[in-house]
Amino acid sequence: MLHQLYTALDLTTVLTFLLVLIVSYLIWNYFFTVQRVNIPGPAPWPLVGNLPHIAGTRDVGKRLLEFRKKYGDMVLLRFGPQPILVCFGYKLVREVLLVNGEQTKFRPSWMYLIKKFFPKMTGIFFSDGKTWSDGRKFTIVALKDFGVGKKTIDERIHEEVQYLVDEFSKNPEKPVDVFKVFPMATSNIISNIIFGSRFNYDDEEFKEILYHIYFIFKSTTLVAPENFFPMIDKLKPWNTSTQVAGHLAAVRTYVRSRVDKQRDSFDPNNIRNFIDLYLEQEGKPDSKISEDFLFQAIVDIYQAGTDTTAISLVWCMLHMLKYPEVQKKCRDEVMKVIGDGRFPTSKDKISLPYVMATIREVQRLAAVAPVATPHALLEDTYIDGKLVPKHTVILCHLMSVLYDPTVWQEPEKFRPERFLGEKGELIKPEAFCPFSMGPRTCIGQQLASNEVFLFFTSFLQRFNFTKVNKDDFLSTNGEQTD
Ligand code: HEM
Repeated sequence: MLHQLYTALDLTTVLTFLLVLIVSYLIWNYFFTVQRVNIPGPAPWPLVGNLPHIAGTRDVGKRLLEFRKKYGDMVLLRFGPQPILVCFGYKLVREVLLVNGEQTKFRPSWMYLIKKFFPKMTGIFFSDGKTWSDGRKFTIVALKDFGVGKKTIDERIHEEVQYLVDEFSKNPEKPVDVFKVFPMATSNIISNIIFGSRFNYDDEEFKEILYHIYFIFKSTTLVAPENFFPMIDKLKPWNTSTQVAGHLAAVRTYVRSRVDKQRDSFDPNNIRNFIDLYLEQEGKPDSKISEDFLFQAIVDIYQAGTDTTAISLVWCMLHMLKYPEVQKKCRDEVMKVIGDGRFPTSKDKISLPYVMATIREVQRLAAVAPVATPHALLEDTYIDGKLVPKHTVILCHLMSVLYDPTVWQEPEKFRPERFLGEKGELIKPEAFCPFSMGPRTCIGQQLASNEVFLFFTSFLQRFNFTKVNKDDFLSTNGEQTD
């Protein structure tokens, strides 16, 4: 009997069966998802969908804008069999992230690489449900002043500002590579919050940890073909998931060693840092966070909080070089309100509306995160009157909101005054969303905004920024990096 079955299942039969299965799936998929969704987009290729339209594109944000020109504010793409809805402009992005926030607050956790790298689905970025909401609340509290010990966030930032100012002052004639030192400074603020101490800029262990985290971050991109064709990962001799597993293991070992070291000196009456907050709950039956959460949250916070903030600072410097009259106005305000006898504090923000308006205008134009982290639908949902099926991934194009001409007059122009009201007071239009909107909005918004403010104003107190050659043309045409 068994022998007869084996004979019947020869290679041709198996292949034919597989072929029929694939074709049936494609037909089913086409009629039940592509057809029933009435949203325009470039025609998908068989099997690979629109991946060839994106493959090799360095700046995905800009590529997506080209689709918008052709198809409008809602564009449907397919990466392999996965439908991807791209949304543009203030009105639509608001509807997706704010009005339908409860439906769109999920992450595409079924994606192959996400499942593979983070099987426990913990941390903040890629978790959902209770793990996400508990973890998010815990981390938001931890990032606030009272959450992490006696040193205030301002003091932790001041410490780093001082190191950076010293670095700048060491050799005034020598150029400083801000793309190197700014990320060191911003990741040190994260280190200070998490471990209670900073690293020297040339500390090899520190550089190594940052590299591991960078590697994990760059591998979790949605457009990786492995997400849609997991076979690729299995067939590649040096597959991404094995490499990422190595980097994750290295970070885990490091974090564990720091936790163990800190356990000996832990005092519940003196919470010093993020790790102490974890130790305070460790082993308790009502503890809301696990060791897995701690580890993943640390990776998330370093990933999310280092380059974003550092690049925002680079953009501030660039605009000050390009617009010396704005630099002068900012410095005059800083000198009038704070002078040069003390460090600025985050409480000074309220008294420095022009400086704050300038920072906001830089953040609007820089659009450091041009597209929000992918969101996902767990149920069929109507968006702009159109049915979007469950399990669609949603990409919200934040840059298109920050440059939306229906909100911002002459959006390409650098004009800090647009963030000032009639009486010179600071204003924040809802469309100002470099940190996204809705339930998944960035949890580091306050920290990042304090960091940029304190670095920026401290630099203005001490330095005058000028171009080396006054005729140099400084381009503000950003390009997406890793
Ligand atoms: C200028 C600096 C920053 C910018 C422009 C920025 C922007 C963003 C954006 C656009 C998102 C995606 C929101 C969404 O999915 O809709 C996000 C998420 C997130 N950011 Fe930031 N961010 C910055 C700094 C930081 C800092 C300093 C931290 C940590 C201390 C941080 C932690 C996070 C986390 C954990 C998430 C995930 C939130 C969640 O999934 O619930 N970010 N950020």
